[in-house]
Amino acid sequence: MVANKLLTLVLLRQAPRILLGMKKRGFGVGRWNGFGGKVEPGETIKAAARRELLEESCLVCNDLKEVGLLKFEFLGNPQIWEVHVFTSNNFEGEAKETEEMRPQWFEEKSIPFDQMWPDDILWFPHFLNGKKFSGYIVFEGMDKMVKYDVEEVESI
Ligand SMILES: Cc1cc(-c2ccco2)c2oc(N)nc2c1
Repeated sequence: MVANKLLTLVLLRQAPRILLGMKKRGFGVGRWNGFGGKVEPGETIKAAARRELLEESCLVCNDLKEVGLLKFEFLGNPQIWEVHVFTSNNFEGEAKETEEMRPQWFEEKSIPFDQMWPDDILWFPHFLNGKKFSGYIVFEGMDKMVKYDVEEVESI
């Protein structure tokens, strides 16, 4: 029984806009996404989210709130990926391009779902409405969802 792989995802908002980054290399390359990555040993999940945001966008946020928990299974791989989703509208600095990400502010009504992870269309409506959400998604490869269940929850 392998431990779940812990990942973070930070989506900053400045209504009516949301900050996304175009992933320039590695996992998820070519897709717009929030900022995030792996949780290092000895690091809390929230500290990892703050660190990855800074590394990938040069923004500092000391006010991250966890709003979502998404668990992913990939057919043929026993390890579950656990993505902890955070948000804030209170951060410092200007988003800057890094080696990992090219940041861009999007109007909420113009989110580029066709260039994002397929699961995003399932949980963004809850996220944009300020609700907490939880989901379980099974992928076959990186593009096809073969099973999914996403719901609003009272607490994560
Ligand atoms: C399988 C998977 C992973 C991630 C991820 C990687 C790092 C942080 O999150 C996703 O992000 C989104 N939006 N869908 C995702 C699916």
